[in-house]
Amino acid sequence: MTPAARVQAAIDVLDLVIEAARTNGAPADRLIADWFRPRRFAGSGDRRAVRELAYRAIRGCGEVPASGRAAMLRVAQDDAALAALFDGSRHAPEPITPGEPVAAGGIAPKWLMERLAASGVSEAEAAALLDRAPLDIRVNTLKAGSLTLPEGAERTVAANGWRYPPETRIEQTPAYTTGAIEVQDTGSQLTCEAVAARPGELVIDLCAGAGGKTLALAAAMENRGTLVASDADRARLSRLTPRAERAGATIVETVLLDPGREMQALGRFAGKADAVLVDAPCSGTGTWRRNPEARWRLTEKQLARYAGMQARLLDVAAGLVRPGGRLIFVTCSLLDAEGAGQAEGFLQRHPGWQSRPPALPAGQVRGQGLRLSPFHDGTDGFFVARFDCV
Ligand SMILES: C[S@@+](CC[C@H](N)C(=O)[O-])C[C@H]1O[C@@H](n2cnc3c(N)ncnc32)[C@H](O)[C@@H]1O
Repeated sequence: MTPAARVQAAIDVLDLVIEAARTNGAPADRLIADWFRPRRFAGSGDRRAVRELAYRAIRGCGEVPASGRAAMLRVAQDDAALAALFDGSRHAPEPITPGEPVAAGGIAPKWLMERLAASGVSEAEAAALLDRAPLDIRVNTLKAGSLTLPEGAERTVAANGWRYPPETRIEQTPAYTTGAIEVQDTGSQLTCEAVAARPGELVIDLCAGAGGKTLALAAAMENRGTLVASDADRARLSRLTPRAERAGATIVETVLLDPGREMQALGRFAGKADAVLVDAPCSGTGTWRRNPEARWRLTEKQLARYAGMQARLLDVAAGLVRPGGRLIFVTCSLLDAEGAGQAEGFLQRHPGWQSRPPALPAGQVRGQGLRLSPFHDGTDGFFVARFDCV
């Protein structure tokens, strides 16, 4: 593809991303992959270039742009070489006409910027949510025997964490294919460390999804004890089993939950767990580095729904913890409604519990918990709190 054709391709892709943001359709990553599937003529360089252009435009527009072209014109405003590619030649975008609509720049929709500011997130901190994420890995201590790490890694503050540049292709390396390393953001690794899971314990990962955190907990437990991984999404949970096999995690028991009736499947663990991790469904404001178009999709109503779910799941989790045990609450959000506010609410509803903010090598105190952010910590954004059942 010519450079100009790549720009038009990015515009076409952006139109799909914008439409999906309005109709709750597929995420940008999937749309881009689907767009290229029938276009065999496009090589890997084309794909990379189109993807980068599309993401540059997505990152640059705080509000949902009117069209892919308007979003790309926003990028072209500050990039003369890009603007010159709007030349109307074959497969290229039409020339720019004077007064043509250009999408507004910005970090996030106005209402979200207000909610972030009210949550103590400065504009610079909000802007860093749109940085490009590095590639973090966790060495899987269950499998790391004679591990040779692929070159280019730097240590992170996580106990078994290393960092590579974003473009590193780790998936083809023997370290990855043998399960000796897992791709996991440093912030995510730290939230697992906050659980302080120990060998021999009964630990429940209530919202385990496909097991990103479950595998780290299994390693911390040295494959001794019981690790229950539950979730209400059958498809996600089904991906956990092969991942656990690859990682050599043998203590994981998966439990599919019926939303609203979680205790039906988990009743046998009531009041028995040493630790319960609630990695709750949330708005994902802390993961915009990976899917920046998510900020175009979120509504105040959805945010309120997530907050309601989080409070309910915290209450479910409280019923699973034994006296003396601990509950760890995590969201990948910087909004207080899904962080400090939830922690306050929990302590008010459960007077017998004590807050004990986790001692982590990163993060800033926020209310009764800790907040990790790309700006301060170079991680995805997270809120993590720990409550002890006294
Ligand atoms: C933030 S994601 C979990 C990510 C996962 N822990 C990881 O590290 O990869 C939140 C999860 O909560 C799950 N969920 C939603 N409602 C639930 C419920 N009522 N009970 C348990 N899990 C639920 C979602 O299916 C989703 O997988």
